[in-house]
Order: sequence, then structure tokens, then C-alpha cells
Amino acid sequence: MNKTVQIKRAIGLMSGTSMDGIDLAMLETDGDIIVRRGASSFAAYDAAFRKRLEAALETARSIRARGERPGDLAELETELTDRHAEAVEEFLAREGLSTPDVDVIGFHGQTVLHRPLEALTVQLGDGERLAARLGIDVVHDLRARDMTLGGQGAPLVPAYHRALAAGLGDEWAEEMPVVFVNIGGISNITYIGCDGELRAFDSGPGNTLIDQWVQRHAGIPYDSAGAIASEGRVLSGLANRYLSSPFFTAKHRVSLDRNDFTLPDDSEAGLEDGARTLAFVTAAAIAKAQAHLAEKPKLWILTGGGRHNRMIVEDLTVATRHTGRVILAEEAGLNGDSMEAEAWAWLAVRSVAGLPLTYPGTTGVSEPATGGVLARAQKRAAG
Ligand SMILES: Nc1ncnc2c1ncn2[C@@H]1O[C@H](COP(=O)(O)OP(=O)(O)OP(=O)(O)O)[C@@H](O)[C@H]1O
Ligand SMILES: CC(=O)N[C@H]1[C@@H]2OC[C@@H](O2)[C@@H](O)[C@@H]1O[C@H](C)C(=O)O
Repeated sequence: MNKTVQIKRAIGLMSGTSMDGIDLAMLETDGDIIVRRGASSFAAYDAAFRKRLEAALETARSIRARGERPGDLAELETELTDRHAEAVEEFLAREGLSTPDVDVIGFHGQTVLHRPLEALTVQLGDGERLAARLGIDVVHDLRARDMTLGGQGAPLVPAYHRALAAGLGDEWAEEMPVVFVNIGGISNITYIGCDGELRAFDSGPGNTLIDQWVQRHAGIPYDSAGAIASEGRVLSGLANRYLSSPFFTAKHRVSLDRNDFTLPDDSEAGLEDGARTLAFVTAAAIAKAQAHLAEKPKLWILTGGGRHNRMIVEDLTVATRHTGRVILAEEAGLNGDSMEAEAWAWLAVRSVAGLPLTYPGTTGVSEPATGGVLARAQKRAAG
């Protein structure tokens, strides 16, 4: 008997470690095949809200159990949730859609603490509140179950990368093995081998150090296109200090907290040299990931905001030039800005279907594991 394939329309909401805003994307999927990638949007956080999120990282340090909300974290969680609700409402209005057009929302929330060694990960975001306000089912807390089964709780997007790679078409088959590199606040990579092997891990800092550096020294949120970095030079002593961190020398990779790498001292570099060196470190850290892969990738597909920093792209291109080529997601017909939000939509549909989100090769979980918590919407108005 044929199993009926149920195609769902989902919205994914991602507020990542850069804390720059909410990425939103729509997706139609049966939880396996990506039937259609839909519209996407971005709702930026204002500087004051971003500051509050940054302060929340400090407040969250005292958390010992996932449900604790010390200081103003409960209030912040409510506001963050309401901002997500507004982002969805604006998106639906813009697209001429209404709540019954959406089956489920995948809600990441904001990571404020991530300690894999203690199996502790905390995302601010109230799934019940979001579901009640929007009248749409919401899947949230997608990382926690993985950790109870021995996983790192991150990264979660890799299974979606594999689904994207499967849909790329035959002309890409010759370019396997392929690696997706997400350069967000933190960078993570997904390796898909010729035999379909899936291997993924956080590769190191992404933009978060560069962002903090240019914020501190120039009062701007990020180094647009890497323009400031392009005026500087790589300080090799400083770069080597980052690249000899125990994170890189350890046998097994662990998933990163935003605060695991910290800024250089002000005395160590000027604005341009600091931005240049940190961009180099981001690219070199990604290239270093190859030591943990079965084969050298032939194709590197860059996603996430860091692909707009041309110094990072140039440095990675140079570091991998003998064995592979580096392209932006768009060159493969993909969307590098909305990919994580798309992934959260896809993962939500999988969660509802009880399908695995994580694998031994992605988070180190003991066996393929589903996850997520379903917050049901109030029953929609009858009739
Ligand atoms: N035009 C640009 N030039 C240079 N850098 C940019 C540009 N646009 C965005 N970025 C960088 O990308 C970052 C946002 O990237 P992205 O949205 O992929 O991160 P995130 O999803 O918050 O992080 P993560 O993937 O770690 O959760 C910004 O903070 C900035 O550093
Ligand atoms: C704990 C947490 O929120 N980790 C994020 C972070 O940002 C990038 C990297 O570190 C990745 O491990 C993860 O996000 C992506 C979306 C993931 O889970 O695939």
C-alpha cells in the first residue's frame, strides 16, 4: 500500500548568534523532499534591543537549569516572542496569506547559553505564547532532546543541507564531496560525501568577533563587504593565537557558545588590522575543518551573512584552491540569507512527523534523534 505523502506549508524563524534580527522563510515539504522554497523576509533588531540581548548573555551565565530566567530574562523572552509574532504577521500580510495557510512554525528563539559539556542549552522564546497569539502550531526547543541523548545540541541545519544537496540536480554530482559553510555569528560546516556521508560541526568564530570589533572601534554593527578589513593586514601573531586555541587542537569538535572566543585587547591591533586579522581567522578556521573530513571537498557553498565579507571569501578561496572551489549559495540557485530559517521550517515538519533531526555524524548524538516541543494553537474558530 502506498503511504500518503502529506505536504505541509511551514514558516521557519531564526534569530541567530549575530543577534541582528529575525530571518523568516516559508517552505513546502513532506519532511523529506523540499517541494518548494517560498518567500522570505528579515526583521532587523534596533540597536537598543540588540544591546539587551547582548546583556542577556551575561545574565544567563548563572542559569543552572533550562527553565530558569534570572534578572530580566523572562521579560525579554516575552518581548522577543512578540517581535517574532509581529514579524510573522507582517510577512503574512505582505504575502496575502492568513493563518490557516500555514500548518506549522519552527521557532528557534535566541540562544543565550550553550554548554554542551553540561548538556545545557537555553533559547529564549515562548512557543506557547507564539502559538496562542498567531493561532498556528509552533515547534520550539529543537536542540534540547539531542543533548539528553549525548549530542552537542548543534548544529541542526546539516540534515537540511543534505536535503538541499539532493535537490541540486545531476550536473552537481561531479562536484562531490560538497561542504556547506554557514558563516553566521559562529561558523558551522556540513560535509556531504560521495557516498552520502553526513558530517557536521561548528568550525569556529564567524562574524561575531568582527562585529564586536568594528562596533567597539568604529561604532558600526558590521564590516560591510569587508571594506574595513580590506584596508588592513593580517597580524600573524594574533591570528596564530586564535588558531592554536584548544578548540582546534582537540580530537573531537564541540559546539560553540557565542562567548567561547573573545576580542583581542585594544592594544593588540588598530581598527583595520583587527578586522583583517579576524576575517582571516574565520576563513582559516573553516579551512582547518578539513582535517576532520574523510576527503577534501571539491565544492564549498557559502551561506550566512559572512559570505558578504569579501576578505573571508578571498582567504577561504586561497586556502582551498588546490583541491576545491568556493561559491556563494546563490550560484547554486540557493538563498544564503534565508537558508537557516528554511531549515527551521523543514525541521518543524520533521519534528511533527517524528523524523530524526540530528545524527551521530552531525551532533554526535548516540542514534538518529527527533526533537522539538509542539505548542498547539488554540482551536481555530469553527466554521
Ligand atoms: N553586507 C555585509 N557585509 C559583511 N558582513 C555582513 C553583511 N551582511 C551581513 N553580514 C554579517 O552577517 C551577520 C549576520 O549573519 P547571519 O544572519 O547569517 O547570522 P546568524 O544567523 O545570526 O548567526 P548563526 O548562523 O551563527 O546563528 C552580521 O552580523 C554581519 O556580521
Ligand atoms: C547553540 C546555538 O544556537 N548554536 C548555533 C550557533 O550559530 C551557528 C552555530 O553556532 C550552530 O551550531 C548553531 O546554529 C545553526 C543554525 C545550527 O544549529 O545549525
